[in-house]
Amino acid sequence: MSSKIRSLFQGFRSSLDGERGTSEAFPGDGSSSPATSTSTSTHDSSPAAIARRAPPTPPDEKDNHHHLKTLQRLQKGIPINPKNSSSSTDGNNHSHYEDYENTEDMTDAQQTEVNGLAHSVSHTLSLSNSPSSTFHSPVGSYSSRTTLNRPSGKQLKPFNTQDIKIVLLENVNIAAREILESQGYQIEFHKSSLPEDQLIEKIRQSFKTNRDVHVIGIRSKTKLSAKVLREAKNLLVIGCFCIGTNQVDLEYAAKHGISVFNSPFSNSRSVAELVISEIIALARQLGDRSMEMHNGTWNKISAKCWEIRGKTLGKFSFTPEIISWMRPLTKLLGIVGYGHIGSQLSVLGEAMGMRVLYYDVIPLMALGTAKQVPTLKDLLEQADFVTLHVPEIAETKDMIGAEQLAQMKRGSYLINASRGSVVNIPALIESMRSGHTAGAALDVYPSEPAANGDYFNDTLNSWGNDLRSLKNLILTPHIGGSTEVSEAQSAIGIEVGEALVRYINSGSTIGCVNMPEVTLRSLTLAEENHVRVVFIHSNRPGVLRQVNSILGDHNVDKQMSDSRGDVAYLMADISDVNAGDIRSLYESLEALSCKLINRDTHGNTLTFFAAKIMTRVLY
Ligand SMILES: NC(=O)C1=CN([C@@H]2O[C@H](COP(=O)(O)OP(=O)(O)OC[C@H]3O[C@@H](n4cnc5c(N)ncnc54)[C@H](O)[C@@H]3O)[C@@H](O)[C@H]2O)C=CC1
Ligand SMILES: O=C(O)CCC(=O)C(=O)O
Repeated sequence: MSSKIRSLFQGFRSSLDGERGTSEAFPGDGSSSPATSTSTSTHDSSPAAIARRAPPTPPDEKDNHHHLKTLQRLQKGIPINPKNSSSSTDGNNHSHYEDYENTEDMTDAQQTEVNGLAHSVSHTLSLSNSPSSTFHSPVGSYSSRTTLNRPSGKQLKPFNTQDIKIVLLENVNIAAREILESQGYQIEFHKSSLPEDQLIEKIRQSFKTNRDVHVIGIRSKTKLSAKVLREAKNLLVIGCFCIGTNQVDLEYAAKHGISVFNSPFSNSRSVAELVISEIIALARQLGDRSMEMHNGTWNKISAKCWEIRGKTLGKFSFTPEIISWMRPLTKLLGIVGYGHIGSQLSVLGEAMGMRVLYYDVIPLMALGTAKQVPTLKDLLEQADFVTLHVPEIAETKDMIGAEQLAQMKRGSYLINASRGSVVNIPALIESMRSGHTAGAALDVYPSEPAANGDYFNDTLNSWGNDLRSLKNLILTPHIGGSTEVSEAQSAIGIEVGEALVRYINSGSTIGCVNMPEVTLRSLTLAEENHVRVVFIHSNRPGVLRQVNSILGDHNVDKQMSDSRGDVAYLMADISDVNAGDIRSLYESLEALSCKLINRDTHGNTLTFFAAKIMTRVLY
């Protein structure tokens, strides 16, 4: 971002501050850092500046993003080319706005324009045509953005965190970065993923402070294990800019008050389309023919090449009896996991004349004339193409191994664009070598490189070279969800970016994958001496009574609490809170981590610790 534009941002923000008035910042809880600067931010994070800083924008104020764009446009003539104007000042190996996946030809300014368009279009869309509960659109999704878009809420700021500091890995789309930057958050951007040890080191050194990272944004490759999360002592929230969340230790995160958000269906269509293309490519051995031509060989053959709709009916009209006799000859698509991606695929497959069967662990309404089968074996025995769209969980590990491959029809095809752990690759290699499996397409692998380069060999996975030698095997580098501007990646950037802002600024966990979903309507500007308390705690008897005895010194205007397993999440808006009360409120709630004594129904004394997991007071 050019310095001119940046000063425009700051001018805009201080004009908002002027409207709201400013107040003294409270010192943090020890988790906050001294003034820092990052390669990507010139924000002054001194306590005084923080008191004056950009008011965080709640969901209903998110159009700041657009205001900023408008301001930028008002300044036409100012070159908008962050690529030229940003520079890395801290010697870290990250870059600001460089080399986006699939955007080699596009400048950030161009992306910004198109993303802005996508953003506004997304407000008008309601995309979930759910046939099942898995389609429930989280509030962070397209359809709900409009419902949260209420005007003029009070802009809250956190008491216990200084400037929000964000580490983004894996080339997260510019749309997300714009949303987060427009809040005044500090962003450290990295193009690739990092292995565990380097990630720990990065967290230790981020923002040149000690573990002062409040938000980590990743895609599918970065493993946020308990070991890594333990290092990120001040982490509030994780954004998975993808569908899968298997790369995060969700349970550890929840138990430590770290919320995790993802984008449940922004790239589903992209995956479904890739799979459709692979079905045809496998049926026609396109990969091999293309490879041969690249090597100078003309090899015009039709043996074992098929139309995917099966037998051609030609120009003749047939009686229904004959059509029903021919129906079994139609190619059968077997979908394992009939969620967002699987069901999209069902519609596309049928539109191309395939019959569709699906297997899922829950009964789900069939789209079109697709049919659910009761067991995986039923599906494997009938399908010509088996395609996998299940999450990575313990039950799906090696879901397709030697036994399942043997159950598949001879001459059938396997497609995996879910997670690498779902297919036992050595078994697939055997099945393909024996000719039982006629072809396969793999987009995902048990171990994937952290960055682009010459990494697909035996170093990461022992069978890399074996795979490369197989015929009619399409290998792609986890690109199922990788489509460009205004499609998957920017939609994901907007969706997860907005969910993070909503969580940081207003505490709403709607769309969160590891916490109960809790939200309250915004505080209004008129509610001056109101604060919002977010208290994440152990789901144990007695905790709420303790919390409410603290909140009860004020007027509790509204409150919502819910639990998920061992963790409970409480949000409360309380009034009659003087500026001087905020600190003691915060400290009293924090102190609930101390011994808590309660009595069970038999009058026995119960003692437990660590009721409090995380306290946030937003004011
Ligand atoms: N290759 C790529 O770039 C991408 C890969 N993915 C992967 O695709 C997976 C599926 O994505 P969505 O369709 O959006 O997920 P989803 O959650 O909408 O659907 C998953 C379906 O699998 C079913 N399921 C779970 N366990 C099962 C089992 N043992 N057997 C049969 N069915 C089972 C669920 O009931 C659900 O209906 C994601 O978890 C992710 O890992 C997602 C996006 C991009
Ligand atoms: O491209 C990506 O970032 C990962 C896509 C993916 O696998 C997912 O969304 O789960």
